[in-house]
This record gives sequence, structure tokens and C-alpha cells, in this order.
Amino acid sequence: MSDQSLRVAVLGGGSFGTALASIAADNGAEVRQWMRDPELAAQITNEHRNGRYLPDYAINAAVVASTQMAEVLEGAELVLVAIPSKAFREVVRQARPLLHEAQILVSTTKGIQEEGFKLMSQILEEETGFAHIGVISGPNLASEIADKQLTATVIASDDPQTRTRVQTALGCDYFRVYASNDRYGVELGGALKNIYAIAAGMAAALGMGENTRSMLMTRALAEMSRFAVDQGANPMTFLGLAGVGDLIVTCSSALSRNYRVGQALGEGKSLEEAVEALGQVAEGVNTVRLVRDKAHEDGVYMPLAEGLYQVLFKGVPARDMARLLMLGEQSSDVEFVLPRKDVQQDRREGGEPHG
Ligand SMILES: NC(=O)C1=CN([C@@H]2O[C@H](COP(=O)(O)OP(=O)(O)OC[C@H]3O[C@@H](n4cnc5c(N)ncnc54)[C@H](OP(=O)(O)O)[C@@H]3O)[C@@H](O)[C@H]2O)C=CC1
Ligand SMILES: O=C(CO)COP(=O)(O)O
Repeated sequence: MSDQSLRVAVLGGGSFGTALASIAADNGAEVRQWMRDPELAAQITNEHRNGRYLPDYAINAAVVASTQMAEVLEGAELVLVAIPSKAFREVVRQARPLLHEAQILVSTTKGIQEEGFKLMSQILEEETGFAHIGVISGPNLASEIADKQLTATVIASDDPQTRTRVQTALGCDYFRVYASNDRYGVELGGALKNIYAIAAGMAAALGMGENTRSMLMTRALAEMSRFAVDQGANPMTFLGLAGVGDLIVTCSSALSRNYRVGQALGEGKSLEEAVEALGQVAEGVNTVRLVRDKAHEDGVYMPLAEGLYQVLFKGVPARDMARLLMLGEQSSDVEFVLPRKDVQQDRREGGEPHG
């Protein structure tokens, strides 16, 4: 699927941005990558290595990195934005005068902006008003992609041109790109699963078994899709790569930064110590707080997110919280088949004291 005519710009010099830049270059595109660290930019361009974020992997030698955003964006048809959610809007604002309407803008970031509970593609839309906007999300551990492990992702956009252009730009013999038109659902899936990855890392550190991990992941999927439906997303999206696919990988692997934060917490470190030891962004820490608050506000039942919030921010010991969660409501397995309210009703009619 060689794409020699294409120019790709990647904003962000972290692990995922670098892995995607290398794929596009493997595919024959002319790739420029922007970052603010001049030493790292020189290392990528000259040594074809990202010593800070992906030290063990070779990057395609055609990737040219720079701290000059104008050079990177000039002539780019496709712009991938791989910047953590806290700095995303600031970087898009910096880029805005250099962008033009014909460009395809794609977020790769799995996080939420606190003000207005905005997802990253909504920020792209607000800041530019462009028509070609999309999101990449899926089970995509950056180091495995850099190692060319067989991987799949999703490009989600309601714009067909965005979907097909990204499929040809990034699809290759080790990276498959599936299409979705549920941009909101795909993006929400990527952000939400980080919450449960922290919980899974914590459960592993506490010595909990495989049954527990399976229960956690499956109930996480129920909780994520319940929240998504409340927010107007299509719950079927959660059956795909950006839902259950990303949930599986992030809840199973210490290559996930969110999982590693959970592990550190389970080993008894404080949140500050866990985040500091990681040295990179774990989006889930912020997401758990935002989602828990939003769920409260909107009346969505999210016991796992609430429990994790109590552990992270209120000092409740993780093991005590796990026990408490086991005493919570025994509700419907798949609530799109048997609604939760029907189970509650059955229990009331059956004379149970607690609904
Ligand atoms: N890594 C992965 O496996 C995957 C990550 N993602 C998502 O991709 C998003 C970001 O990519 P990822 O590469 O992982 O991130 P990293 O944490 O590896 O790197 C973050 C990058 O963003 C830069 N950055 C941070 N703040 C600013 C700022 N204010 N101005 C300019 N640059 C800034 C950093 O620069 P500096 O070094 O100078 O601080 C660095 O280049 C994450 O939010 C994550 O959800 C999605 C799929 C997989
Ligand atoms: O999103 C990811 C894998 O799909 C990476 O997760 P982390 O941000 O937890 O490393």
C-alpha cells in the first residue's frame, strides 16, 4: 500500500506519534514529525531512534523530525495529532495559523478535556471548523507497533475521505486500519478503557486471579457502554477494536502506562509516587475523575469508576474497595438484553430487602 505522493505531519514526539510516523514512512509517505525537544528531534532525524520514548526500536530513516511547526505542516495532506489531552488544545492553537481546510486532521489521543467534557476531535473541530476530522483508536501499544507486531486500529470519522485516506496512509502488512463512522463512540472507548486498565493493574498487584480479571473487564465493558449510551454513542461500537479490543490489551499488559500506574498503587505507592515513577502521561488518572463526576451529574450507575475514584483520590485502600464492590447490586449481565430496571423490579417483587 505504498503512498509516495502523500505528505504526513505528526504533532508530538512521544511513543505513539513516533510509531505512527514510522508506519507512514514505511508506507512510502514523506513524513515530518514535530516536537518541542531539539535534541530528540535531531536524534530521530539522524540516528532514527527516539531514545526518550521508544529507545529499543528503529524508526524508519525517512522520518524527519523538527521543532519548527511550520516546516512540519507545510504541504501536509494528513496531520496526526499525538499530544496528551492536557496540552492538546494549546498545540492545536499553535498550529492553527499554519493549517488549511483541505487537510485531514486526526487525533490519536485517548483523553478528555475537563472544561465541557470535550473529546480531542471536538477540540480539533472547535479550533479549526474543518470538514476532514477523524480519530484513530484501538488496541495499539506503541512499542509493539514499533516492533512491527501484527496490529489493528480504527479510523473513525463521518467523512469518507478521511477514513479512506487514513486507511491507505497507514494500512500495511503489519498494521490494519478498520473504518467506523461513530467518531464519538470510538473516541470515548479509547478514553474510558484507561480507567479500567488502572483497576486491572491494581488487581494484578494485589494478587487477584484470572476470574477476577475477567469479571473486571466484562463489567467494565458493561459500564463503558452504559455511559456511552447516555452520552449518545452507539453501544455496538464497544464490540469493536476501539471498545473491547482496546479494553483487553490495556487491562492485560504492563506495556500500558495506565496498567502500570494501577500496579504501583496496588503495591502500596501513593498516586503521586506512581505517576512520578511512570514519567509519562497516564490519561486514565484524570479521566477517572472527570467520568466519575459526569456520571454523578447525569445519574449514570458506574460503580467501578466510583470505586477507583475513591481509591485514587479519597485514600480508600484498594482491597477494601474490591470487597465493597462485591457487595454491590447484583444486576443484569447484558443490560441491552435484560434491562437493569427489570432485574431491580424482579428483586422488589421477590421480596428482597435491597433493590
Ligand atoms: N503510547 C501508546 O501506546 C498509545 C498512546 N495513545 C495516546 O496517544 C496520546 C499521546 O501520545 P504518546 O505518544 O503516547 O504520548 P507520550 O506520553 O509518549 O509523549 C507525549 C508527547 O507530547 C509532548 N507534549 C506534552 N505536552 C506538550 C506541550 N505542552 N507542548 C508540546 N508537546 C507536548 C511531549 O513532549 P515532551 O517530550 O517535550 O514533554 C511528547 O512528545 C496519549 O494521550 C495516548 O492516550 C494511543 C494509543 C497508544
Ligand atoms: O491506549 C493504549 C493501547 O491501546 C496505550 O495505553 P497507555 O496509555 O495506558 O499506555
